[in-house]
Amino acid sequence: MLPHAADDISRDGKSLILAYDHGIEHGPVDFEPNPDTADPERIFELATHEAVTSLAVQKGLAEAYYPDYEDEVNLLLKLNGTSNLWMGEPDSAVNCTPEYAAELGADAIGFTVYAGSNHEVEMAEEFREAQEGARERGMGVVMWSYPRGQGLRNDGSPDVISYGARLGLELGADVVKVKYPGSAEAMGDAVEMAGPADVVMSGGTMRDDEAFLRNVSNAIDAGATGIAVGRNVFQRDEPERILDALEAVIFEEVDPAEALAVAESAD
Ligand SMILES: O=P(O)(O)OC[C@H]1O[C@](O)(COP(=O)(O)O)[C@@H](O)[C@@H]1O
Repeated sequence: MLPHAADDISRDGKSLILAYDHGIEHGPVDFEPNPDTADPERIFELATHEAVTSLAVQKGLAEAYYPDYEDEVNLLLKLNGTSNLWMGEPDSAVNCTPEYAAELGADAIGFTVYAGSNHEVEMAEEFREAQEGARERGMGVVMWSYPRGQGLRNDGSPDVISYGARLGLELGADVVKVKYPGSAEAMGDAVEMAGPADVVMSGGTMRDDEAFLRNVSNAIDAGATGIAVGRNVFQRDEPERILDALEAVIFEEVDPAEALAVAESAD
């Protein structure tokens, strides 16, 4: 088994990573559906919800806000990231070292690897430094494994997602974050390829609550250990309500329709 340094960012072996690196990856456009969420304080508050097992942010937000939340929130510090203004082959600048992440109080580090990009070799080497630096300091390692680049047009196909999951295991991640491949069966293949590494599903903007929760539930049934979620929570009018429902689906394996009904009645 892996050393599993990611226990600090999970609960009973399951995780709900609240991702909030969108200000760098996509820019202010992601805050438009729910303008309050441009204020990082709103998201740090949201991360105190019981369902959230860690909050993924970049260094600048951790420096400014984490000191007030370190008793209530587990920090997953993203070490690389690139803006949407970058027009080259997929790549991600290393913005923080594991040493500094540990100083900021991180429980785990997050790192994006774009396998298939012309920059894959450098990214894998950068990941090595981050992964080994995290291991030395007892921090968990979460890989955003997003194959994409010049030679890879369909980065969402099940085979490519399974390959991404496998790369997480091979390169030493505790948790591999992959896009949902569209079905429970394909998610099961990705989970199998990741072996002892945890797989969490990530991504997107689905407006239909039940359809979104159904994907999460399918992923859990297929062996995924949780979700890394950003826009599907903070772009909703009532982010707390979908977190209530996610908590039931992920940690109690409640059926999505029932989870939604319970979340609604709690309002
Ligand atoms: O590279 P992409 O596909 O634009 O997505 C990047 C974003 O997706 C995530 O991995 C997950 O966020 P969402 O749940 O909002 O899709 C974020 O951490 C990241 O900012």
